[in-house]
Amino acid sequence: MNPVIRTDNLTKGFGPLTAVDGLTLEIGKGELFGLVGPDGAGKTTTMRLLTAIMEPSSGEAWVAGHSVRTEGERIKERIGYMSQRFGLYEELTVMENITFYADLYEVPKRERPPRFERLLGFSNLTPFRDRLAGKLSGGMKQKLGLACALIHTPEILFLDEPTNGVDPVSRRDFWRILYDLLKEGITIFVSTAYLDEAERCTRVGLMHRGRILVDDTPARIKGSLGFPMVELWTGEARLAEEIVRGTDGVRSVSIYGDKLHVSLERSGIEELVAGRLKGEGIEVKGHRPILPSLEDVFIAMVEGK
Ligand SMILES: Nc1ncnc2c1ncn2[C@@H]1O[C@H](COP(=O)(O)OP(=O)(O)OP(=O)(O)O)[C@@H](O)[C@H]1O
Repeated sequence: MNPVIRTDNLTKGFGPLTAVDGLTLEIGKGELFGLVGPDGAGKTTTMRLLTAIMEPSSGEAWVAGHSVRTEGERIKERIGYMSQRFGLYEELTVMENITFYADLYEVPKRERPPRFERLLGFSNLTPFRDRLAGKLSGGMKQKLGLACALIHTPEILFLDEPTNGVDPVSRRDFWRILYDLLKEGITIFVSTAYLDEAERCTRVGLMHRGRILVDDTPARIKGSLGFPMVELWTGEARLAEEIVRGTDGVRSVSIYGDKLHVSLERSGIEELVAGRLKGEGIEVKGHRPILPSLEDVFIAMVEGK
């Protein structure tokens, strides 16, 4: 692999809290890497370290071959960064926002018309070019943010929870755009709290309390659980969850509607679990072995430790 992002024991502490804890990672050109974890896991801090906005407490990272400690300006020329509160000017139109970022990045005037057309086209914003950014929907704002982050044709794109709070249809559109960018050879580093989005990445790092618990393709992560998983449906999922959680041989439990996903120490225990629920007067409508989702693996890793 030819890594375009490399970190070596990258660490950032805030007083007694270690927000990013000894991160060692290599990301190759053309990967779509998803940093996944709950709020507070350390995703934003990782992004800030990699985009050379924040200094590490210890360790080092290189982005496009440049050190985040000593060559921050060189890095900023080669990357696009869309932070969670990306600076769009609500009182400016779509076109004016794009022009603002073109000025900021000193995009030569003669290169602008074709580049603007392309960015507006792929983000489906052409019909809205004269609309005030403040009047766009949440999904459209995120696409405009993306277009602005791409104005200087960066090689690596950092996106911090870009679809947070965006409706499912717009999220899907946004991911389509990311795949188009990937085809053009851009490397994408995206953070998300949505596990279904993580499934769309070529590689995923599951982050918890500043550490990456596992880093692999979604398929391999799902295959790595090493413990059987069963789905169990009952009339009273909430109550059942508490009982199942306290049962011997159960590693982790999570609720999906009226179903429970249960990770077990070994197969066969599901009968005991179902029996215990019945003993507590809870109807068990059925159970079956399932392949775990990324979410199941993440929960099993965090709770099973
Ligand atoms: N500037 C700061 N000063 C002190 N603590 C901080 C600072 N920035 C982040 N933290 C803390 O570091 C931890 C990791 O935060 P971070 O924002 O990186 O997580 P995250 O995974 O991006 O979550 P979120 O989606 O909520 O931003 C949190 O406990 C947070 O409170």
